[in-house]
Amino acid sequence: MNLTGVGRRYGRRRPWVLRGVEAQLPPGALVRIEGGNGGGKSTLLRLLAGIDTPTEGRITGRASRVAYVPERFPAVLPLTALAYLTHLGRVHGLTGAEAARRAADGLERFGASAYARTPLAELSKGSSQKVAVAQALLAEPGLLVLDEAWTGLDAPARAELDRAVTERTAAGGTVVFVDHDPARLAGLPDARYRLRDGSLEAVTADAPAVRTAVSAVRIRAVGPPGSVPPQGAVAAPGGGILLTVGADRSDAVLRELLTARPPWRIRAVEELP
Ligand SMILES: Nc1ncnc2c1ncn2[C@@H]1O[C@H](COP(=O)(O)OP(=O)(O)OP(=O)(O)O)[C@@H](O)[C@H]1O
Repeated sequence: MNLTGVGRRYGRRRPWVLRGVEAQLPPGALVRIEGGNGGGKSTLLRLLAGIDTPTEGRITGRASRVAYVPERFPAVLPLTALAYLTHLGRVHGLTGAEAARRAADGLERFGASAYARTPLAELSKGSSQKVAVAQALLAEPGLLVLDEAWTGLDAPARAELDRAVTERTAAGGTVVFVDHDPARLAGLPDARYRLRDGSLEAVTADAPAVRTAVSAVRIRAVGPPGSVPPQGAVAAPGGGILLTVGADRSDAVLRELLTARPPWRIRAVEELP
């Protein structure tokens, strides 16, 4: 997906929120967008998702299946959570039975089965956010756009969303996200961009030139109770494990830890020369 000279302003006399934005977001990439309050992060995510259009410039190569989770899910339809997700599954071309099965699975995955028969309008913020996330994953999107999507989720649902992100990128999808927590998805290899004065700058700490100098990666992680530490792990001072792996294997090892059920928590990832 490519952004070329993308600009957006909300009215001809209004200031530019974004201007001259250039970016290439390859398949399988995890992309973090940072920036100050009101800097245009949500605006950029809406443009990426295709629910808003640039005032100037263009966005090309967007995946055919796109899913978007806003910070606040506008649950206005007169449907229950299950009926809503089943309906969306059918919109995506699933049979009724398959759509109902995936809808129920999605609710269960995020710990919201108890609310399957609750009308959307009666769901709490956290529960409706679970429905929003479940709907985004229904169609196995090639582009997943998450705007503070973790906000309001409980800890198990947040971990499940981390896992879903890992699965999406592993399947070749692009995931673009904004989150106020700098530790969100820490440890996963990502491309970071920062919005400053309306333009998008790559954050260079992750630039390939730096990465090629890394020969090994030390991972500090804490496993769920009763979990078996990966081979080669040693006890970390203060709890958890330390595991040093070759740089070429680090992505796979991190993915394995994050997608374990229940998942490991990644506390730190240190690149070793
Ligand atoms: N639909 C809209 N109509 C008019 N102005 C808008 C609209 N959406 C956003 N803006 C303005 O564009 C600017 C950027 O807003 P945006 O929500 O994209 O920033 P943000 O970086 O996501 O902010 P925050 O961190 O506070 O969520 C703000 O000045 C905001 O008031």
